[in-house]
Amino acid sequence: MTAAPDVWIYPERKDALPTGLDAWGAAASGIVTGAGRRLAAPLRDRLDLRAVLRAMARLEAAPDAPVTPAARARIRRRGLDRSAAREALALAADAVRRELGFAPRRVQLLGALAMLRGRLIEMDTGEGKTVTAALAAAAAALAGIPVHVVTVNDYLAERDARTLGPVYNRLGLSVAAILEGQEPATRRAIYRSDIVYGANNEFAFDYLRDRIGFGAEGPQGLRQRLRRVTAPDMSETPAVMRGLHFAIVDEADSVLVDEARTPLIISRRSDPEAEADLAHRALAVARALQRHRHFTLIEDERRIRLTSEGRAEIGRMTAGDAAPWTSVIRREELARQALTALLVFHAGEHYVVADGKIQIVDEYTGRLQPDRSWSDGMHQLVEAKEGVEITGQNIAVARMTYQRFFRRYRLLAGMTGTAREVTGELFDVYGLATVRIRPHRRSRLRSRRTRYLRTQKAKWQAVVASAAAEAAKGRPVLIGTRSVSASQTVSAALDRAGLAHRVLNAQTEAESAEIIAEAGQSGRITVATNMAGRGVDIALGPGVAAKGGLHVILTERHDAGRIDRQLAGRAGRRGEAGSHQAILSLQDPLLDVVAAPALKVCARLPLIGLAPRQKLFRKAQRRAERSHARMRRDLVRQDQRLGQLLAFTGGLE
Ligand SMILES: Nc1ncnc2c1ncn2[C@@H]1O[C@H](COP(=O)(O)OP(=O)(O)OP(=O)(O)O)[C@@H](O)[C@H]1O
Repeated sequence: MTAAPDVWIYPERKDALPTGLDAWGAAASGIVTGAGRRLAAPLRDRLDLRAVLRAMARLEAAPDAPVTPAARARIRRRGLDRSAAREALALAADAVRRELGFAPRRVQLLGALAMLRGRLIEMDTGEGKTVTAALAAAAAALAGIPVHVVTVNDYLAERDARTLGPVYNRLGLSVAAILEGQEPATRRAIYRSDIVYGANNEFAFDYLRDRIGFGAEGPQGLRQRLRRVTAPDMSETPAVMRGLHFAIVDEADSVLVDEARTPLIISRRSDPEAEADLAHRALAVARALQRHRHFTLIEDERRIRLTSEGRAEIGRMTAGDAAPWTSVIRREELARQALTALLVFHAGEHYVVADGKIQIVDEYTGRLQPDRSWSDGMHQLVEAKEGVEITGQNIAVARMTYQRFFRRYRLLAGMTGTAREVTGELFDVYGLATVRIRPHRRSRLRSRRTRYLRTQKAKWQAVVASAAAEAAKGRPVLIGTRSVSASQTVSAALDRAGLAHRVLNAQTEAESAEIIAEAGQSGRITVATNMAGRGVDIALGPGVAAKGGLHVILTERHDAGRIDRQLAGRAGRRGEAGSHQAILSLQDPLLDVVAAPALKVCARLPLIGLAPRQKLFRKAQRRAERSHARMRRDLVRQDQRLGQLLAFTGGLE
């Protein structure tokens, strides 16, 4: 167990840092050279690599080299200074060799060295990133730094923690996975492990919930400090985590870029009874006010302005009321809102009353929007005005972006097979420089020419025919789809053709481990949504490699080309044989984002060449990517503004 973790809770001052991180934090800032520039493994890493290989050879010569307490104490004392890091990495590599039966490759050691310096490594799919992460995690944990290995889903977190458990245990390190549905007490125990695997949202939401638990005074407030003295075992603290120290983010482009488009929000449902009381009272106050004397209505701006006489009248009417009426700002706002509900929102125009509910009418399309509601209590006021049942409202209790969350780690590192397009953004937003690690062997993954069909129907037929042909050769086939409904369409088409297959989508998630374990068998057809994308390692059955390995069929292009490459990368792993092909149609939804006329021209010309079609898809992807990047930039900006606005309240740091 790590020493004195209690003083590390959300360290906000430098002196609360473990020494290892200090040393490496400084080293990390030294290597950042420019936005989006990729670095080759620097000389320093290569020198370190040689030293690690020498140390590994020495350890290998010993028949059973246990990690001596003296070695552990030495590394721990020195943190991760250069020589301690080499020693720790050699010990980790030796444990991998002894427990998993293969020695880590040079490229994996180089990757681990780069990550210990806080960089993002780009390593091709199937090159063995899971082990690379484990090497870096073990080395840091040996130095006493708590490590979070961030994955994209629970399946991968659980799988990696389990397969690497023996390696960590050999080094005297504890490991556990944080999974959806675990109770706070279990979570707190898990976070005390030296290395914790978990999906990005689990870490981020635990952090957010912890912050709510700390209250307005924050983790460094007097009460929290006293707690740490009186209850050093942390069982009394509201926090389940013990700080954000070192994060290794697997599939970093997905976690740090794609998922970072939506903010994390914890909300609670307000009490409908209290809402009803407030709304009725506000309407009563509003109804007692006289137009022109107490307020005016600015018609074209759809806004109410209170006169000074009106303000005084509201104060007089609510003199005996409890909060929120005691606050001048709140009571005048409530009166203004109630007047707006009465005079500006009209039934049949802005909303209709149907099934005992208020349903908003979309201003632009005129369609009913049954799932939407107005915010800030306005919906409840209209409900009270129409005399229908008053609902509670969703109130955001805490909000944060992934960008803000991951920047809080003292040291951040990442890995992915597909960083090319987003290196600039990763550097600008997270300060992560990308290092490209070359594959250890030339890839034998073959890419077949993309097929473009005119209709969706023709596409599904072609997909089924292609899958049948490959499966007949004894090769396993993976058919990737973008949505659950598309996976069902393919499944139905395969059924009609009499082809046995398995489907992996959100509905069959529970069986994912079993489906993936069988997906590499000869002649097996598996239809999968993105769940069989990133990180999933399909092991080939006996004799399959000789028949050409796994064949992947992509049935639609994703918004980002990176995601397509991830799916294709399920084949040809570890230098094995494999192939992939995209079979697309000119009716694919992605093309909706490009100019319709160009599309129509293409659709009308059956003999049009390949190039324009390729261009069309590429253009659509670029547009989608640009729009997503814009959304992320806006989110960061908004978050920064909110942060500045609330800085003085201590509500956000
Ligand atoms: N040094 C090694 N020697 C032999 N096999 C290895 C080595 N390192 C990893 N492997 C094996 O290679 C396979 C692929 O590894 P892994 O799933 O980590 O790839 P990956 O790089 O994470 O791929 P992806 O980008 O798709 O997530 C695994 O079966 C793993 O056991």
